Amino acid sequence: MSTQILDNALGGVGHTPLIRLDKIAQANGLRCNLLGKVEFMSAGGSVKDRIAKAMVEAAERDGKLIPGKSVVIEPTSGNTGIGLAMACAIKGYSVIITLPNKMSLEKEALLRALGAEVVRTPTEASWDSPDSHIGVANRLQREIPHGIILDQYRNVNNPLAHEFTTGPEIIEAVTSTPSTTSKPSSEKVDVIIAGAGTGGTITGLSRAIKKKHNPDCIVVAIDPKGSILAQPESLNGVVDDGQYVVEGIGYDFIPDVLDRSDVNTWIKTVDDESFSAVQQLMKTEGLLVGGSSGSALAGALRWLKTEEGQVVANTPGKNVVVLLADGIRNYMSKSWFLKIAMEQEPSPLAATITQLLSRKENPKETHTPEALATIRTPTPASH
Ligand SMILES: Cc1ncc(COP(=O)(O)O)c(C=O)c1O
Repeated sequence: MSTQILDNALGGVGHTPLIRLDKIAQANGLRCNLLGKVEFMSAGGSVKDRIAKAMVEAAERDGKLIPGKSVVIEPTSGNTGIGLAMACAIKGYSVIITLPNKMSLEKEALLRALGAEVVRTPTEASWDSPDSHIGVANRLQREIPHGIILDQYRNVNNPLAHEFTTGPEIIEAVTSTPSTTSKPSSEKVDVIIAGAGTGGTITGLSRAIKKKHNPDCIVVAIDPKGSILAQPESLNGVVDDGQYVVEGIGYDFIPDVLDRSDVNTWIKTVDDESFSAVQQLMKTEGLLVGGSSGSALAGALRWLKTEEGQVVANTPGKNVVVLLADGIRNYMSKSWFLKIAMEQEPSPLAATITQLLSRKENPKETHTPEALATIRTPTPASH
């Protein structure tokens, strides 16, 4: 986060904090440092702001965008669209976002508020169908004059944005925080864990860390059950209907920007564990994260409990970084969030409140002018 005057909101993209998840680590009996890279603090609210900015700026450098004329068209699960719509609002390009039906109303509303057109597409359409979000974007691009697809699935600036911003920020935070007796640190990124959608984040992070910082870093990618990104293939199992509620991670094809040779281990996650991890992040760490952040944490905790995780990562001083990709404000109307928020176990405090408020109030006691005066005029402190 900058303390200087920024030219526009794009200056607020990235530069997100790395925050200790000590309470979650303690509750799970971990001895390593569990750290969250909190991406909802980026200007557009997610990790995908970074690639949107990078792809637009690269296209401008290549002379591919003309202000007032170009129409940026992009198939996305929403967050790349929000980043693009933000950049294009600032720079003066029109935007059309094709968005599968399952993605939240909040994302559509934000896109529209930023001035984008939104076209919903059937979630169940396979990626290569003309009706999928990718198929519809291609059809629109062929017909619309000055239409351009920046294409996060193939654009090298997607992984590059993470190799040159997200990764270095994590390395900087870990190496500039010294080891102390109470908080020992290897001063290295020992493990990085992130969900995979296009795969740009995990690929770029892996390259930044392994090439320039710690070649022995273990890279763990998270893939929801129902998606086919994980390796070995046997992990993906038989895909029944392939549906999962969590947004932004998992696909039915392997995007070009996902380099699976950069990943050491894949963990498959299911919706329920993702959403209870979101609840844990909110209630114990005060972090207002979205569903895929829950998947990343749930996968991280599961991997840390494996034999490999115990041996290579769960020792004092090891730094295990979990990427928390977006925030809960994208999902406030989703039933899984309303369940977390509104259907909590009744707390002792709730019982006290009910008991207090059910007592018959004596209006004389509380509303006489004398009683009000004693409330408004505090007696001077005796010490
Ligand atoms: C909420 C969320 N989490 C995770 C991801 C995955 O990021 P990547 O596409 O870089 O793999 C995305 C991508 O859109 C996302 O929106």
